[in-house]
Amino acid sequence: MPPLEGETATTTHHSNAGNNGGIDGNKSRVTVVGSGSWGSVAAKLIASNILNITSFHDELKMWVFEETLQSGEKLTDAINRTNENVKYLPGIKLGNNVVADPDLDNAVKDANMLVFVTPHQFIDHICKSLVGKLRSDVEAISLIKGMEVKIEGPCLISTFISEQLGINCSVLMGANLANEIAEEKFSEATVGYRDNREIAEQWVQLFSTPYFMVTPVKDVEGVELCGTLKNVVAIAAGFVDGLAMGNNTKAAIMRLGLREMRDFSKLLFSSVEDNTFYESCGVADVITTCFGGRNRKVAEAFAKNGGKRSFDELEVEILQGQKLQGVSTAREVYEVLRHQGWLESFPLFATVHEICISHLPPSAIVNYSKRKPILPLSEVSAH
Ligand SMILES: NC(=O)C1=CN([C@@H]2O[C@H](COP(=O)(O)OP(=O)(O)OC[C@H]3O[C@@H](n4cnc5c(N)ncnc54)[C@H](O)[C@@H]3O)[C@@H](O)[C@H]2O)C=CC1
Ligand SMILES: O=C(CO)COP(=O)(O)O
Repeated sequence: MPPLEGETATTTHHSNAGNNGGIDGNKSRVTVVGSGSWGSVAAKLIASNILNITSFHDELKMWVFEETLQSGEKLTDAINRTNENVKYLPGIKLGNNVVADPDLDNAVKDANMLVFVTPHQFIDHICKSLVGKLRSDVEAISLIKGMEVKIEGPCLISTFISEQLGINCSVLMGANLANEIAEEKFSEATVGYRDNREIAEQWVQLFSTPYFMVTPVKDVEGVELCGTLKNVVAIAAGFVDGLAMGNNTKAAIMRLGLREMRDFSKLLFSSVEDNTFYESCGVADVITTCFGGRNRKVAEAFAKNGGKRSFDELEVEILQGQKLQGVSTAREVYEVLRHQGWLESFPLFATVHEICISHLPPSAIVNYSKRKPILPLSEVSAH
């Protein structure tokens, strides 16, 4: 991929990392692909750790989707000049060993540990442009909360990355509002892995700090589906808030949502463990996102406006460049439910999507009378 504008800015960083060439030749190198609010926090967490792990090179590269700020400066230049992501995480120092790079190929070419953390709608394009460009020994982790729906069915983002790039991909999910972790307020997260515990431990070591406690769980699908599906529940919680329905209603919506998250996950993957829903990626993420997340906030505005202003419009106005995942995930989940004949068994998920596309009013979030009650999981079977 040709360098994007602003690439030369990477030469102005303050890091001493990378100056010891041959000595560090065999050391592991980390690149964070993505530089939104969570991507920037991920870079900060890992950057602080690699300085203390001798097997890792000091420098961390962070790929930036280049844009021009209102001041006329390129975002990459601003990050490397100030050591802050002035647009997506202002006021937080990332660490002097973080180097922003707008050239994706250059950012990943030496890395053997890749952290994917972009809004999920961009991962297809990113993966396609990375084919054949990575080291052969790359391990990846996805922090992306979302899913792809292909003709043959739903595809988790970690699976998509693995299949497109031929690499192993773990996941990290949890109750992780980026701005709170940026301020070093204590929280937990869950690393989901498939088979290789050693790799999972390496990711745990890279992310863990005294204020960020990471637990490995051998249930990659369960962990990732928790992170993905809770965004749909957060949209429902936002509707409840927008209509001032109160705490009991919100608690009911969160409980129903958690149950649908579990049932949907287990129908898609019989290997998914019930215990995963008690980890940070499960119930804790439902709680934090339904109270403090962006999906909740924009859905609240949507309901307050009686559904008359679109989510796209509200997202731009309220989030100022940050991206919502819940509305597109609700649509993707709906496609799966319809295709599998499961719509009636997941009334909350189905209703959220129908409200988002204005087929139902926001008040329908508590009106399931037109749908059958939720069936026990044992009575729902794949077609
Ligand atoms: N922000 C948070 O508190 C958390 C976010 N996540 C997840 O992390 C993932 C990344 O989200 P954030 O870091 O919050 O991003 P963000 O929503 O803060 O920022 C949007 C990002 O998208 C980039 N972008 C815009 N157009 C693009 C394009 N065409 N191609 C590639 N990138 C483009 C922007 O440069 C920016 O980096 C999402 O899946 C989100 O669900 C997970 C946990 C917490
Ligand atoms: O995933 C998140 C917290 O864990 C962030 O949620 P929002 O995207 O709704 O802000």
